[in-house]
Amino acid sequence: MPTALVRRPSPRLADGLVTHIERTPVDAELAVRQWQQYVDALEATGWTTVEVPAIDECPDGVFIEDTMVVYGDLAVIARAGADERRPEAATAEATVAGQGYRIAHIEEPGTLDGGDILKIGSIVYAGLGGRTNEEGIRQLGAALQPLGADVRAVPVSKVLHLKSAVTALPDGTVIGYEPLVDDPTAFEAFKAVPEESGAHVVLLGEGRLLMAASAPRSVELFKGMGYTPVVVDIGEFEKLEGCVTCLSVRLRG
Ligand SMILES: NC(=O)NCCC[C@H](N)C(=O)O
Repeated sequence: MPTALVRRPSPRLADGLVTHIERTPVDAELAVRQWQQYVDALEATGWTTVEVPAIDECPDGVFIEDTMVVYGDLAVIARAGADERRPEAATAEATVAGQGYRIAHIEEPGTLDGGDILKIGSIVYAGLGGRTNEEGIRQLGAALQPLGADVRAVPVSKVLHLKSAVTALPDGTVIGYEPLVDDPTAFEAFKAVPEESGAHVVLLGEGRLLMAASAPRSVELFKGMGYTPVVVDIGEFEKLEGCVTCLSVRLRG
């Protein structure tokens, strides 16, 4: 049974970092309800969720995906590109170790956020941008290369993370909203979607795609391709540049 790590939002969520968009007020209570619906959607599609202990002093702690990169039986614990987010990693590390994963670390001066890492089979795209630096990508490559991964750096300058710009469909096609993708030719296959958040899918298995309610035209596009979107409203997290991918770490076993 696949497992997803999640972390409950902090009551201080509204103080989370905002970099590429304008800050708008966040309703922390609505966010908790949206988070619960996100967790329910994972569980309804056969995922077991495991909660990483809450870290209320870190407003962005709910964006758990950024704390690590999981590949095979190895969890590479990230060193956040934003200083404020560094304390988030320790409890995430303990939880993933408790799930039986081996542990490696990105070390200073490397920085890396899990949101910058897009895995497609053995190809691992790493976004080089505001949060992840060359040394972080080099260390990730060294950690994953023995497992057969091919880590490739790609530029990210228009959005927070690589996976804010692109994710991939089950067949490996990279999807993105073109105005926000630095270099669509960096990917072996690329398909444009009509909305920014339409570029964000979590592969739930059996052709199901977890997607944000803010991307109705992309939902229709993927339905027309034979996929089954599972739609959740994550509007309060989108105000902090979060997306469906960053609210969980998927452990596919
Ligand atoms: N992987 C992700 O897309 N994470 C979103 C992180 C948002 C948070 N406000 C941040 O700026 O770090």
